[in-house]
Amino acid sequence: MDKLARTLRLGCIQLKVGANKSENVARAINKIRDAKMKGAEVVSLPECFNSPYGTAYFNDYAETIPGETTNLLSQIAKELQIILIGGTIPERDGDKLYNTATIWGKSGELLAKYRKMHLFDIDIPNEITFKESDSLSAGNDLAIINVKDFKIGIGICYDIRFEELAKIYRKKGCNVLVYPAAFNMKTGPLHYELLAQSRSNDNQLYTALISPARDVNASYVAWGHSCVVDPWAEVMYTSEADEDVFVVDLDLDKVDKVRANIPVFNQRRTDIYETIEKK
Ligand SMILES: NC(=O)CC(=O)C(=O)O
Repeated sequence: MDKLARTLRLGCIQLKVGANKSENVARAINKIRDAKMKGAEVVSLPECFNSPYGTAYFNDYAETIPGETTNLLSQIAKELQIILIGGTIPERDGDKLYNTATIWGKSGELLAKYRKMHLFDIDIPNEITFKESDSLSAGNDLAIINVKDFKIGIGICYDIRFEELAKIYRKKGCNVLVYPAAFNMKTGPLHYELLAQSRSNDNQLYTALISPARDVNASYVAWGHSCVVDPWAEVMYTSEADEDVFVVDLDLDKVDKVRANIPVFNQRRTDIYETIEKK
């Protein structure tokens, strides 16, 4: 067994994002360099890293893929010889807009593209109302990237609330889930880490959530607190609200151990679930 292939350094960038697109992208590139300096092999940016997060902004900031922002992501992945999970950007495809993550390989090639599958439509009166579906369309496809012996499944923010998606990734062999994810000041405090721990615990894998840094003057104030949770559901690292670049070591021995100790995936009563649900 190649032990080196079974460990991976994941770098996460909690990025300050403002109204100026080219400044956001330049800042992201600098932070990707920092993550590489810290030893990261795979680096992830947050949700909506080149644009403020909000339905009022998506159309103005949207780009095709490939386009201005993603060409720079491709270049930096190649220059630094890393795998880059390029957070998300508003993507324009024909007359539709998507909230889209692109993943770049060491030759600057596009490894995968993932469009947010579950749109963030919520209404908590007097607290927060947000309707992504006012301007965005939903994606329908998975994205899995293979790095060394790791299989990384990609979701975006609200997607983490849907355990079905995480379970499909686990069934397809994933041992890491990465969600660029901008929660807010209402849902973040209780749900952010809890959901990361839930998906890790359900599926016995690593879960990473990567947020923009908090900007109290923005129309949507992100919770921050990017985090990585291990397969035992233990929180390995949590950022505070401000900008942060951190690296965590992932180890497949840890995944195997938890899956062997508590083998829930072999103990499911799939023979009866459908029948009892219909009763
Ligand atoms: N912004 C999101 O997509 C999700 C979120 O903030 C939440 O689920 O809460």
